[in-house]
Amino acid sequence: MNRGRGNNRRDRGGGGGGRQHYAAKGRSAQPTGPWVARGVAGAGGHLDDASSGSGSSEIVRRNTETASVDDVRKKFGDVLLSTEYPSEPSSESHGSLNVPPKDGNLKGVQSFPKTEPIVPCYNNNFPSLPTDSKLSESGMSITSRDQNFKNCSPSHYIFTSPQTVGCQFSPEVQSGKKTTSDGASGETKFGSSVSQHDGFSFDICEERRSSGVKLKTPLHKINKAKRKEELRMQGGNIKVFRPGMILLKGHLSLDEQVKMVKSCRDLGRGPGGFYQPGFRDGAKLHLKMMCLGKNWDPEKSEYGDLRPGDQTKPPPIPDEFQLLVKGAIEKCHNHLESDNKMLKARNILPPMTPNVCIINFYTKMGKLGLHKDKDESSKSLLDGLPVVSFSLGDTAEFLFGDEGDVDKADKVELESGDVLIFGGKSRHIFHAVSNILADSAPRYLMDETLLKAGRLNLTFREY
Ligand SMILES: O=C(O)CCC(=O)C(=O)O
Ligand SMILES: [Fe+2]
Repeated sequence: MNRGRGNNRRDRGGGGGGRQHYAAKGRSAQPTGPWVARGVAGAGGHLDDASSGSGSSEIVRRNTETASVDDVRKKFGDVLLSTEYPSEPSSESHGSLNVPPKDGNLKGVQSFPKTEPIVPCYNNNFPSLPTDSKLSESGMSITSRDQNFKNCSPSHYIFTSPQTVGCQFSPEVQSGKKTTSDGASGETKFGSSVSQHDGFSFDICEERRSSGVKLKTPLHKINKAKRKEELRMQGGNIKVFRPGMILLKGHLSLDEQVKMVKSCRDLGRGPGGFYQPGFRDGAKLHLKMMCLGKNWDPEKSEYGDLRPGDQTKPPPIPDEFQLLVKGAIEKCHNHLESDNKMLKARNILPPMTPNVCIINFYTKMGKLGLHKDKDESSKSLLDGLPVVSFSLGDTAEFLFGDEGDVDKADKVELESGDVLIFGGKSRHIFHAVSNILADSAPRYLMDETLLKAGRLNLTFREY
């Protein structure tokens, strides 16, 4: 863990491409509210340890007076509201993400924490959401990658060790036998000469419930969670931060969150599933990542059809995810139209059909340095096609601004179920995850999914 590295700058893609990351210059922990606080520092540049089918009728039922306290407790218990979060940022910060590369070699050390034996293929079904997606096939089609990659430059946030190129597996994994156990420290490394076989990815959920004593959720927390859900059902809170940057607060119901986590878990344990990238300088990234639709290669800051380390093809984006993205964008458009009839909502926030999704899993020590998302096609970037970001699990402190300086960034808390969209004029904002607030995930979500402590983030884009 690197602390207080200050001004190191990580360039995830200097020049035309890449996500550029900038280190924190310090820290001023003054969260002033759940949404935005001005001038927050401490976006440590490292990553560490890391539909519309609403399910709402069930919630209506659960919200009625006749619902038993236990029912309500199960669903809404211990959903912490933003005011209840521990607001002190972690003492860990400014770390390895910002370590500049020591040499020009892009070397891949990507490792898998060892997991329990798992299902050897990904499940792309999203069982409980509507499956009648009307989304066109073309939305899933992938543009040829060549013409736009010329703008991409070498990488930024995932730097790896000089000793290896690509990915490396343990002998057991290479031999196809297994690599399991010790989720905490155990890891499996990629090697360029081997390919990933089914079933050895990181599991974002616990295999089984812990046998510890479960504390009852206090009533005031249940009530707050209920109020939050009621607000969501009335249309939720919509916050426009700047043209094209919109936060749909509490957009996803708890049931939708559960389904999304379960889908990510299934996808993440299969081929192309979660893995742990590394730094070029040998430091380890404590973030688990996987892609859908197309692979984003953090070493080269470019998209491709296969993951270079193990030649796996990312699973397709499930229809149900597509519907969720569509629904979120539509909600923004409706809001913008009602807000300002004179301006065309679609000009402010261009519509987008994702063919790429990057899924990050952060543990409570996770961070993501200040960067811009710049690896999508020139057309996509030029048109300002939005990034649609879903947050699940623990709350994140998210920084954003016009400059690569965390001291000048604004901060917003992204809670489980929030959807943040930045497109149009806001497509090129700097952004970062400066902190993960431990134990802030809804209890119901954790109980239903056994999600490991931490935060799951899905960013959808159209390449
Ligand atoms: O985790 C987040 O909220 C942001 C993720 C992000 O910026 C990225 O993956 O490029
Ligand atoms: Fe990003």
